[in-house]
Amino acid sequence: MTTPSSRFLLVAGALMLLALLPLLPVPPFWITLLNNIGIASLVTIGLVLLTGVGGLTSFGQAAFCGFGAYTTAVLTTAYGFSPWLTLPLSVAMGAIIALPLGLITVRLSGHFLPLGTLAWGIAIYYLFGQIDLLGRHDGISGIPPLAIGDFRFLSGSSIYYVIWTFVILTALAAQNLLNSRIGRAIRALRGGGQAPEAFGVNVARAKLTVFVLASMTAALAGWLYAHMQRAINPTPFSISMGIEYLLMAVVGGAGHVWGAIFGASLVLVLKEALQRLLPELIGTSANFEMIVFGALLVAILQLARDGLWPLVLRLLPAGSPPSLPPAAADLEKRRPVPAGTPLIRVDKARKTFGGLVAVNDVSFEVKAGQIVGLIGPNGAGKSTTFDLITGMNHLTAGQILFNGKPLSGLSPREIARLGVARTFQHPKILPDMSVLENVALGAHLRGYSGVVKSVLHLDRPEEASLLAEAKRQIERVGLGPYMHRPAGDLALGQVRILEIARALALDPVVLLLDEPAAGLRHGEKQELAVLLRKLREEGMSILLVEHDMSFVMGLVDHLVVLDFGTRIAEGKPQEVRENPAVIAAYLGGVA
Ligand SMILES: Nc1ncnc2c1ncn2[C@@H]1O[C@H](COP(=O)(O)OP(=O)(O)OP(=O)(O)O)[C@@H](O)[C@H]1O
Repeated sequence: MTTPSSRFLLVAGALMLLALLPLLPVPPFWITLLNNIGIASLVTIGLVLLTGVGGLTSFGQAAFCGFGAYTTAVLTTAYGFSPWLTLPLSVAMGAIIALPLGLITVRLSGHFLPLGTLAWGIAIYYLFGQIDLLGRHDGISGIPPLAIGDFRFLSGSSIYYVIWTFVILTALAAQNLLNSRIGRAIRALRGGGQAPEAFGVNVARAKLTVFVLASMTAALAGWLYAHMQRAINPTPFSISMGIEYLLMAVVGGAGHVWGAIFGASLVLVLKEALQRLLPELIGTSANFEMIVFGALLVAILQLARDGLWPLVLRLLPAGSPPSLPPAAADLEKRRPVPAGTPLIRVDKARKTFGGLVAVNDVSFEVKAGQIVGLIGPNGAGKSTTFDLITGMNHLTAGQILFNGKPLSGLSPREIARLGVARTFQHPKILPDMSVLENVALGAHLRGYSGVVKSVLHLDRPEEASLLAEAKRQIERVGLGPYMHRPAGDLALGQVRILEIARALALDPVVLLLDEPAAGLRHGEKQELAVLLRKLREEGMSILLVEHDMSFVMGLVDHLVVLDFGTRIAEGKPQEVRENPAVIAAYLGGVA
């Protein structure tokens, strides 16, 4: 029977085997292959963060290995630096080069992003071959081995321990990062920039962070490579290696840290096996192995689009759901706003798209403790008004005040920081992340730990508080039983509630709900209405855009009706229901 500790025992067994391998009668060739796998794994772990998790495809990672390798090669051979001193310098060089390159690259989107990485990947490779200090195409030789005291890591089986210690430490650090506040922000990048910005994630910074981190792991790999080979030239840092690293990450399962090691192992073992076996099988020394290798990889990617690691995970004993820390300090809360205080004041807001007036001098107010509904037929300008309030779109004229302060010029992130939380008409959740993690993302602005604390797992108390807050909000909206399920498993109604819990995790002053009842069944709508009333009783202020009249009528305190971008009526639901302009424009038979 599978016990919760089976996975732990399996991991411990694998580590033990890894530790003992060089002591067993294993041919040196295999040790060399394992060393190469270890070095490739370091680059691939970075790619998992960058491409698999962050969604930023890069073909240029081999170039960063080059920066790591050449930094140590030059400093140790020309200036007599100790290799241990060049370790931080090589990794720092990866980061220093990555910063300006990343600033340009991460601004690119769509196919321009991978094309950009191809371009600088090729350019840097040629640069290495042209610089005298780097030995041009001949490279640099005579690089000293790593040493501790008198012991020199000269043999393959001795440097094996150094390489794999770094691989395991880097994998654990990457895993720590992914399970942190910053890691959740990075994981949210795949869903597109708009949603994370609305929870307060600085998307540009998150992209740059992951770009720099991936470059640092590649530079670390380069440092190890230089001291393993003890001679370097530009060839291993070419764009074809960059493509191979990307392939390893994708075949392994680009979203999984341990998949990076698996992918690197698979690709390098497969290549080696084909190089040895194919000439014997088909009796020719012609270079057929690359063709077979390519065909096999295409077949693997066809059969397992998410890579092979998820399939391996299915074969492994299931791990127990993450346990929530029992004691966690409460996060800081905002001071409640007294009921009746004007919170949002939309004052003659105007938005034009070319010649089209989408929002035409619209004014209305949301007071603390109220539920206000914004209704109107298709194309009336509701979503545009919503986007103007949340900073996703900018006013052409007029102003919007929050708690007396103008919102114009503020980014969605800054508006979220003021306490405006939103949901989306088309829910924007991260299906592979658990409900708990999705909701914890909403509390992003309530934590402060950065990358270093996360990687070293020093963010534990704060992380416990963030998760406890997410749990509290999940239970508040009634999704408790689904806490550890992947959000992608939920039905649409539950997903909309999850988005509300995520918005509540921000500790908002006002909730903006974009068509929360769209696509829900009658029973689900009733449950949603009960939840929104309960939130109002607890003092929450809500502005909601809605199409379903019966849902709105029984729920809101105040209704604003738009038609062709213009406010045609506002007041209590009963008054609006009887307004002839509204009946003509929108309500029709419902009124
Ligand atoms: N980015 C844009 N560029 C150009 N026109 C736009 C843009 N966004 C909205 N519009 C136009 O502005 C008008 C108002 O659109 P909006 O999406 O705000 O209406 P809505 O009331 O939310 O409609 P629905 O209920 O269908 O979502 C529409 O005519 C729409 O085509």
